[in-house]
Amino acid sequence: MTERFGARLARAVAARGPLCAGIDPHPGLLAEWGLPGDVAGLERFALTATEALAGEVAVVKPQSAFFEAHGAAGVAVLERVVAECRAAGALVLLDVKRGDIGSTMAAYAAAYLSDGSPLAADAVTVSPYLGFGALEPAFEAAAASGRGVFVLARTSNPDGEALQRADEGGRSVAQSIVDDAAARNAGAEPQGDVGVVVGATNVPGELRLAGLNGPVLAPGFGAQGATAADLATVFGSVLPAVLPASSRALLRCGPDGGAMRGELRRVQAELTAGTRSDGTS
Ligand SMILES: O=c1ccn([C@@H]2O[C@H](COP(=O)(O)O)[C@@H](O)[C@H]2O)c(=O)[nH]1
Repeated sequence: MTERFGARLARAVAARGPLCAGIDPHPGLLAEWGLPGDVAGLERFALTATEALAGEVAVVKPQSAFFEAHGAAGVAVLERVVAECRAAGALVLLDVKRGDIGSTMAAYAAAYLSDGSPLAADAVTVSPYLGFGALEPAFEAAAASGRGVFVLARTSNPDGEALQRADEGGRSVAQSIVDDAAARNAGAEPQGDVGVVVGATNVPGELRLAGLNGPVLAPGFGAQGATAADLATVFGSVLPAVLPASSRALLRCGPDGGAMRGELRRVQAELTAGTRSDGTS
């Protein structure tokens, strides 16, 4: 029987720590690395970052948009990044933020969450704007194949605030997403397969995450300003379930692989120290 994503993730984090390293081939970063802004530059950038980071972290998060921007050739590079990250022992969380009516969602699930698909990852990000229930095909495909789904709840960007904090029957929209995810994860051991995305830049205590029984992807750590200390403040007792995600802050240390790895190890040590001093693990 296929091992569930929640269990695979817990094991990976226990072995390699919680940091999720992002691979975001921004055109500006390619230029900083002295690379051309074409698909050859994309490939060099993405594979160099993969080689430096994927053997060290539990989770790598390629940002699909930067690959898609190069068309079919860029998507081919993404396929290679996914395969090489997995070969290096990292789980791949593909940041695609898909969301659509259920029948179309089934096609996205076939693309990203089904064995044999060239773009199949260990988990993907999804958007619940068409309704949490519309994501059902993704949840089903993920559960059937040992994969995971991370649902946007309270994003790291200030633009999300008005929508995500809007009232939804006495709780915020973001809280309703967390509660729906928690219902799907109920009873799973050691945790469920449905994670949520909650920015590390957010207000402490805004969301009740204690009953989630699933992972929390926390972008906003690093380049967007949130620190290891902020993670402890924002997430409190839920910190052990949090995957802090950092892309540009690591990638800016390139193109030297040793420098990227050095920064990654520094951040991992900081996260470990923060978790211990908080008394949560
Ligand atoms: O709320 C969200 C959801 C996703 N992201 C993505 O995470 C990375 C952050 O990159 P940094 O360079 O570490 O800022 C990027 O791929 C975003 O699309 C997010 O930032 N916030």
